Amino acid sequence: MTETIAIASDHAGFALKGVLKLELESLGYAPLDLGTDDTASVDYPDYAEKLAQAIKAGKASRGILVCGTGIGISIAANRHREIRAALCQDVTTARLSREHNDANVLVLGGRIVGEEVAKGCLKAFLETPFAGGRHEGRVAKLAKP
Ligand SMILES: O=C(CO)[C@H](O)[C@H](O)[C@H](O)COP(=O)(O)O
Repeated sequence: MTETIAIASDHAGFALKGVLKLELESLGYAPLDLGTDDTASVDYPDYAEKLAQAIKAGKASRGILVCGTGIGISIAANRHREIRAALCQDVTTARLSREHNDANVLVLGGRIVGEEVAKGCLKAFLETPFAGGRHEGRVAKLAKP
């Protein structure tokens, strides 16, 4: 079955969101685009919220968020206990966000990373399994109230 991946951005991440949406399709995933839909200025917490709610409701298994730096939108997403959003700037951190942290949201800065690095991060995030083992208990602690 095709895995649905939610994707959202603010205005500063809009262009990279478009690139990543196409890349998701070419890798065989079904993107669920939650906006924004153009470069008009919007507030990144609103899009982090939409994506978190989609994942919590089971509409998507994982998610991708983009703002200018990736910082604001990852802070907002991580306010939800169910979300483990990882701000990544290279393929290594994207891979380790899955192996060690079981990240369920990849965050990228549209004004920080180039398209090819972003595509590499996306592929690593999608294809790397959680390593489990010593990381299990640590990740479980993240979900504690
Ligand atoms: O939250 C951010 C910074 O931590 C994001 O990069 C935003 O996209 C950015 O603040 C938007 O800035 P703008 O000047 O309003 O375009």
